[in-house]
Amino acid sequence: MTDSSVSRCGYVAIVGRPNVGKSTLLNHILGQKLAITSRKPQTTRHNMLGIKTEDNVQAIYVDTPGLHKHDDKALNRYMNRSASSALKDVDVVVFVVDRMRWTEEDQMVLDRVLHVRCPVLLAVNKTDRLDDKGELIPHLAWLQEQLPNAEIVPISALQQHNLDTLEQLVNERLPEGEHMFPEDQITDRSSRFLAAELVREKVMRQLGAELPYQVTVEIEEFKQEGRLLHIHALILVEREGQKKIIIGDKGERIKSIGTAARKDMEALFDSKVMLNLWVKVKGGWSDDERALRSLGYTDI
Ligand SMILES: Nc1nc2c(ncn2[C@@H]2O[C@H](COP(=O)(O)OP(=O)(O)OP(=O)(O)O)[C@@H](O)[C@H]2O)c(=O)[nH]1
Repeated sequence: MTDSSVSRCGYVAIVGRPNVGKSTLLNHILGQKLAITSRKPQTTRHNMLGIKTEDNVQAIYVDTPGLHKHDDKALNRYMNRSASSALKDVDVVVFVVDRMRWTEEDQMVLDRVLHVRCPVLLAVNKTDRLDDKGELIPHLAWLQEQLPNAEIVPISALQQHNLDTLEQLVNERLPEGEHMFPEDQITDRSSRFLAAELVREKVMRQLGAELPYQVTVEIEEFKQEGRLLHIHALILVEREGQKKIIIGDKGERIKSIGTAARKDMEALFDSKVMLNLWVKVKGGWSDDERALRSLGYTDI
């Protein structure tokens, strides 16, 4: 048990290859949808802090883009750098893997995690998908051999299974110290950023199979007027064909993306939202370092 009379505070990196469930895990730990998720790998592009303060413990989680092996494009290089830098200067690492599946990209993450000095927890996720839990046991033993110093915790982020145990283990490993953020702050990101990410999530979820992942979103207006929050968002794509896909037949697709994003925004901002979406072609942005910087991919 964590000694509740001692104040603890520290950074926790959530790392793993794309699509293992890092953002789902963060959202369930925080009890609030903050990080976007989708079935399409590489949904998360930026490091984002999710802050959880409970009693005397403040855990500052860093959700990272999944590390992946192709870094041929500027955007991919940016994502790999963000994920790697999160491993430096944290107090605990939560390495998320997908139950029985072990890939070359997991190996890449493992190679980095083996070099960290802080405690590592290995969260074996999606255990709800196992028909026979017994089949996991030899795999857990194999994982333990790969990371002898890590504590292994089987979880289901989606079904919220064993997350209390994981949190407890994280909290016990945080250093003693004063809290760095006010108790009611849950992220370091602005409301504009979160709004843009919600629109991007809906595009990825509704069109994941049809679109390459070169879609980004800019918020042009974010203004509270009385009880109504006005948000204008611009969806940037690489090609004319992608614009057509997003708009859809008679504008049906963009309408459905807008409805889904608005609902999540209303829950997150606790306000009625008027959302306007526009789609614009801006060729080559995902492989242009200057364009990436202008779109807020800062540490390039
Ligand atoms: N069955 C099951 N699915 C899960 C679980 N956790 C996450 N998922 C699903 O796995 C997919 C990927 O989840 P994300 O949370 O976006 O994964 P991520 O690791 O953040 O992905 P990147 O952004 O690509 O790095 C989504 O469809 C989730 O619903 C789980 O415990 N069980």
